[in-house]
Amino acid sequence: MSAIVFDSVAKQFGDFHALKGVSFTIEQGDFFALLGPNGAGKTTLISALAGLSRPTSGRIEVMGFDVQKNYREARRAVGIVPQELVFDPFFTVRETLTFQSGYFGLRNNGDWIDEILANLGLTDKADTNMRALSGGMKRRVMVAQALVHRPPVIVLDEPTAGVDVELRKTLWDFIRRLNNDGHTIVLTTHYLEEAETLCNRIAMLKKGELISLENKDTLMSRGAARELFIKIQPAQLPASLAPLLICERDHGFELKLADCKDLEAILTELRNNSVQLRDIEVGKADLETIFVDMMSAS
Ligand SMILES: Nc1ncnc2c1ncn2[C@@H]1O[C@H](COP(=O)(O)OP(=O)(O)OP(=O)(O)O)[C@@H](O)[C@H]1O
Repeated sequence: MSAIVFDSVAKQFGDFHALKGVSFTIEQGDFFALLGPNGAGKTTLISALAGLSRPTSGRIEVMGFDVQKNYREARRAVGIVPQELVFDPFFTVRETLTFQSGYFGLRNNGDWIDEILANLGLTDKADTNMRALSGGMKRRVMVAQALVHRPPVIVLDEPTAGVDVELRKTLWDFIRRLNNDGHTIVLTTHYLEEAETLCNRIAMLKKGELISLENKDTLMSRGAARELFIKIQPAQLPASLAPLLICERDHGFELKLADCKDLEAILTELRNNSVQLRDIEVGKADLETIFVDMMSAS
């Protein structure tokens, strides 16, 4: 059984198609990244997954439960950390988490709440009113709230937007541990470095469509995603190599290397133009470069 199934999910707001029939699955145990530029439809997809908004057409399952037909079971199977900070200012952190447990019919959840608080660095804030917390602390509570019912699937919608380095580290250590314990993690983020370090599968959405879904290693090892940096004498790139130019930097040229075999052709081209090579570096592109490439190509 897959952790999540999106089957031809479409969402229209009036005439606007925010999701144009998106289909893919997320497997149990995945640490899954959902990437895409602003407005791609990530939050719309997550709201539909959470049962907070109804797709115009299509079907979503969480741990085998249909989000529409088996709303309660599907809702129990997932913990969602929303992008926005939503909280009642008059409750303390512990009260907030206890009420959330009650919402799922859980009593005597104190030990787990204590463990979550400790893991998110919130223990000494347990009795503080929500309104008195800093933005970063409130965000930690949003994460805690999503975890109170020990959901097998945890969805984090840009959890680290605007939070400090310390929280990111605390948060990721904890989420990694949950993933190692078997929880499925779905993450949307604009910090591609985070997705690159943490996730094993990466989906890219653009204008409501899925344009790529691959294992991270496959995505990262794509030949097209290599870069070559050269310093040459004279410092003039032969015209035949101009189409490969990514940018000029540090008195050298960064070129796109579609395939390692292209390296030979480039060196031959330099030799044929009597250009001397002064320095050379071949690097793997990071996820950010691949992302920008794919977004502009499709
Ligand atoms: N309630 C709504 N009414 C009308 N349009 C909406 C509504 N909700 C979302 N949209 C539109 O749908 C598109 C997708 O929005 P969504 O929030 O899902 O994008 P996103 O990928 O999460 O972007 P971001 O990275 O900025 O969070 C956007 O163009 C947005 O303006």
